[in-house]
Amino acid sequence: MNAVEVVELRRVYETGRTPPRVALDGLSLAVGEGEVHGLLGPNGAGKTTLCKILSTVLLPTSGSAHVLGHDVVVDTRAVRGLIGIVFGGERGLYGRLTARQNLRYWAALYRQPSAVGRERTERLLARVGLADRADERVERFSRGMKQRLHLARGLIGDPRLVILDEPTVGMDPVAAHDFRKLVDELRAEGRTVLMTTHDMAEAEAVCDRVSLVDNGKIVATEDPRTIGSWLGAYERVVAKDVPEPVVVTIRELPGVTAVTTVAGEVTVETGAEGATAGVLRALVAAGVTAISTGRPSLTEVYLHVIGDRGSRVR
Ligand SMILES: Nc1ncnc2c1ncn2[C@@H]1O[C@H](COP(=O)(O)OP(=O)(O)OP(=O)(O)O)[C@@H](O)[C@H]1O
Repeated sequence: MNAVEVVELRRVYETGRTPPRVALDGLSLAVGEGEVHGLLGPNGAGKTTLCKILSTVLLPTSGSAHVLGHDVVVDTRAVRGLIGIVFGGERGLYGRLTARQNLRYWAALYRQPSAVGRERTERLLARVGLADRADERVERFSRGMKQRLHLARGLIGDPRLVILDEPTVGMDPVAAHDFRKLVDELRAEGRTVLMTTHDMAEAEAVCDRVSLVDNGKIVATEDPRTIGSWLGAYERVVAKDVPEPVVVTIRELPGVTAVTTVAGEVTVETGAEGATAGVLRALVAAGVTAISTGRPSLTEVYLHVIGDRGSRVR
């Protein structure tokens, strides 16, 4: 039995004023028990919508979704008892309560006997590094501290499936590093983790498999190192004062995926190993000196990868 089994899931938002928006367009996904699975995709790809449906807070328009064999629409109660959800941001925490009080409150909502709730609260406070701030009001917490408390809250019910939506947004690098350790611990405990992220390095560090999501569909599910190597192949060269014949030559070089000129500045995108070196050689040979190189943003790279794989690109 898979921890998550999603078949042809579709979700359309009817807003009334604007045309209906298709957030999930026949998405299918299987996540094995004990797997740490990443969902990577550009803004608006449908990741949060999927997490909400699996968390039973949003109904699908059609298709099916099961968590550990339970239908998220029919067996809502069973599903809620099996999952822990961590959505980023401020929602779901009570600012006037302390960190400890927040966790105790959530433990009570999960109907845990008070001794169990107390014990789990202390363990989780230590686990997310908030033990020494446990009696401070949450409204005084930094964003990263709130995020860590969110994580603890998501684990208070001892979930078998942990759903994390952008769990490290707002965390400093030390906290993000601790988060990776925490995910490893969750895996060692046999829990399943489904997490959305914009951070490929994070996905490579913690995920067993990563699904690339675009336009409400899964474009590819792979080992994160494979996706990392696709993404790492893309580079960008920006140069000024490039003579037009050189632009034409560069356009024809192997591995060059796009050349655009805006206000006298030429941007060359490359997508194959060694391609950037070829572009740089051509520029230097033509006497161009104002050159910089870098990586396109992750979102732009997704679109390249997704485009290369023959999917629709917005
Ligand atoms: N409540 C809503 N009403 C109308 N449209 C919505 C609503 N929620 C999401 N959408 C739309 O559905 C699509 C998918 O959104 P979703 O939040 O699931 O994407 P996402 O992949 O999580 O993006 P992000 O990385 O920006 O969080 C987007 O086009 C979004 O504008």
